[in-house]
Amino acid sequence: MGNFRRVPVGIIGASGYGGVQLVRLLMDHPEVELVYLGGESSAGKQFADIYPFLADTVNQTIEAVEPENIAHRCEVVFIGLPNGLACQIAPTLLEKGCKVLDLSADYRFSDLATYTTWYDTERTDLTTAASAVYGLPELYRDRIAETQLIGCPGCYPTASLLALSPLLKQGLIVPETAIIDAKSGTSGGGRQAKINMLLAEADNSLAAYGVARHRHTPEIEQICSDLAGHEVTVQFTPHLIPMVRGILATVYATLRDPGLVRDDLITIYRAFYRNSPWVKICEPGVYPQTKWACGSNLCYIGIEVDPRTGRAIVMSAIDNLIKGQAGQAIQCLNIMMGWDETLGLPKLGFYP
Ligand SMILES: NC(=O)C1=CN([C@@H]2O[C@H](COP(=O)(O)OP(=O)(O)OC[C@H]3O[C@@H](n4cnc5c(N)ncnc54)[C@H](OP(=O)(O)O)[C@@H]3O)[C@@H](O)[C@H]2O)C=CC1
Ligand SMILES: CC(=O)N[C@@H](CCC(=O)OP(=O)(O)O)C(=O)O
Repeated sequence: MGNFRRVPVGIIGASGYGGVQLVRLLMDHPEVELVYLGGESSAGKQFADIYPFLADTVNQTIEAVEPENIAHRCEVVFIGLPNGLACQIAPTLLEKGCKVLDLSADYRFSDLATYTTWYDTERTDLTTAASAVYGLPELYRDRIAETQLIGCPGCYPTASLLALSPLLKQGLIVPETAIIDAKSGTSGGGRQAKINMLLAEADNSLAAYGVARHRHTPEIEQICSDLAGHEVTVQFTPHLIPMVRGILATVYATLRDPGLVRDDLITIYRAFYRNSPWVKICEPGVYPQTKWACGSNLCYIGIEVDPRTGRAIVMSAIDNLIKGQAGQAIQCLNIMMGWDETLGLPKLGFYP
């Protein structure tokens, strides 16, 4: 027999929604072993005390976050903490040789001034931030394979950018006409108690929030600008919808060539994503539902053209906790390690 050795992996923020998704998925990943689970208020508790349904499979205590100790035990570390904390931990982990995948916004921005403005905070880890790669595999697979540090995309940017990228990359739309209307379930807000996420507040209701100022706007614009080759602004409006999981982003943009029809765009999208196993382009006239993606790492994209207005209308559905967060981070890990991009990731959703 060979010397098969699983890669030791740690998760900081294991008690959170991203953390528990990572635990669930990595438990079944054939190449890794979970050796460290970390947190703050949960430190000292058994993981199974927080998630009793996993008691048979996860027999670990959540530990305090001590970067040197974590680096000593882990080759790969996922960080699933509120914004502004990973940048205090990652530099030590990287210096000690770990690969780091951060789920927060700390390492998503190539221009740190944009981060400090929109997140209203200071940063000192400039060199570390400059080495990070934006973890959207469908666009940056080659760079992900080469890096030690991934800034995993936000959930809304994942859905929005997968819908917009082929149009921008091929110069098919006027970039500034792009409008993103997106809806998210409440798990997008994380596990901490928040009044607007109470069932009594969120149920039977649908409302926009962060209008004209949501912090995912500059993240989306950064990647759109990269694809278009010049500075791009977009209009992004998120909505909270009374369901737990899922994001539907509907993107509208004016086509440069009014002669393009739906089937042309479907052909273009299929070609663009031909090597992307986690993106599915729907058949003509089929529009994606969040339900299809829920529980899987897939992004479903539906495409339409309105000949009256000359706009492309692209709908993108993901599970915010899988393709929008933990699953995408594992997809990046697979690429960083040279493993198959689909390893350990769910292909089918929960429904029906
Ligand atoms: N939810 C989503 O859909 C998405 C979220 N993200 C991002 O991923 C990150 C994690 O999000 P999510 O899983 O929703 O968050 P949660 O609020 O569900 O969990 C946060 C985790 O952080 C831990 N934590 C908080 N403060 C500290 C601290 N000072 N030191 C150590 N641990 C701490 C908590 O641990 P403890 O219980 O021990 O306090 C908890 O495990 C965030 O940056 C979020 O913006 C990205 C994409 C999608
Ligand atoms: C419904 C809901 O509240 N969603 C979150 C998005 C979660 C996320 O992906 O945000 P990060 O950029 O911090 O990772 C929000 O709008 O803040």
